[in-house]
Amino acid sequence: MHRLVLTAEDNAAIFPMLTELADAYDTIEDPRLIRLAPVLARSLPAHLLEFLEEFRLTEPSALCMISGLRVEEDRLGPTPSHWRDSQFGSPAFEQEVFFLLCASALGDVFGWATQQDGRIMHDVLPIKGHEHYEIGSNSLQHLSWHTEDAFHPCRGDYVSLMCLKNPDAVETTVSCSPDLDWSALDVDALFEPEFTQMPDNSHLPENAAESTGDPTLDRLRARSFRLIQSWNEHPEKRPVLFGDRNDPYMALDPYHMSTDGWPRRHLDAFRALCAEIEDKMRGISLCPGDIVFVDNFRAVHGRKSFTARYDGTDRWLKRLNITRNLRGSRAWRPAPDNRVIY
Ligand SMILES: NC(=[NH2+])NCCC[C@H](N)C(=O)O
Ligand SMILES: O=C(O)CCC(=O)C(=O)O
Ligand SMILES: [Fe+2]
Repeated sequence: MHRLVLTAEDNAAIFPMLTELADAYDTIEDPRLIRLAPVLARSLPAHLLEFLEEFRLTEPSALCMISGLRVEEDRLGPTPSHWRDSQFGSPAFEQEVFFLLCASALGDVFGWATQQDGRIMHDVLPIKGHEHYEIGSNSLQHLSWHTEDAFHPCRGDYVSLMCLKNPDAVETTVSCSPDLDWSALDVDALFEPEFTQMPDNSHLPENAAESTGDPTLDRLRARSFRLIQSWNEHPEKRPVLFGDRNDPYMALDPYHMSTDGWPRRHLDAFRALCAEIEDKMRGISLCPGDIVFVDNFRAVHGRKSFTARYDGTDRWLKRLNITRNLRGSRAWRPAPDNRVIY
């Protein structure tokens, strides 16, 4: 793992800027703050920027972890019971700003109209009623491993998590392409467009607000939900591997794949890949102040099961999706500087 531990001096150097920004804005979702983030990121300590750039460019590992960011746990207050409205009056605004700046050094942060009401910074926390449902807010059921937003051509290059609370040390699970024994797998078959991927539940209308409050955005979002539905009904055939055949990139979410109609060779190749991924799966328990950038091309991830408490002391992470090619999704966004994919 590519890892950096922030020292007390690093924290002392960073926090004045974080505090100033947290005072100047009301929410991390303010488009002015998000737009300025890549510029503000240039004021982060040089060794941190070099560390992130090395991860981005040379791919030394599929995981990049920054630890040691100061989190005053007694000042966080209760874990929200839902992600809705958690962006206002955040007790972790300074940490959110740091997370946003680091993410903006790796690429452009973006959101989905169909997920968490189009917000850029998501919450990952257990939600009552979701215990046995396949979604990030489940708990008694483990979250099956996946490429983040595997179904979508505009999925992020990185999915990143910042831990605020994890009292039961619940493990995030990861399996990384550099750890897999590719020589034993039918890589050529996995590069062929013979596999079908469906959208995951977090993009369904049943997990969204009735309205965004803006009729134009509602129309765009409705079109987006229709597209998701059509992909559910008629998934397109595509490869699960791409890039370099000697060091492949991956895109798969087996929980949302139906193997109906796949050729025998491709089905066998897929099953062997899944078995190898599972064989190399490991757990990472995030601590408050840990930030992990998961290379969404080179690692799949999930989460172990746990018992939610629903008393304000639950596990609580923040999540950002990052792309290195915002223009790649231009057809899906209403304006060049709009970061929400419809
Ligand atoms: N196997 C899966 N893809 N499960 C759903 C993944 C979690 C989803 N990204 C969410 O925000 O809730
Ligand atoms: O809770 C975790 O550690 C991972 C969450 C996740 O993968 C997701 O919400 O998509
Ligand atoms: Fe995920």
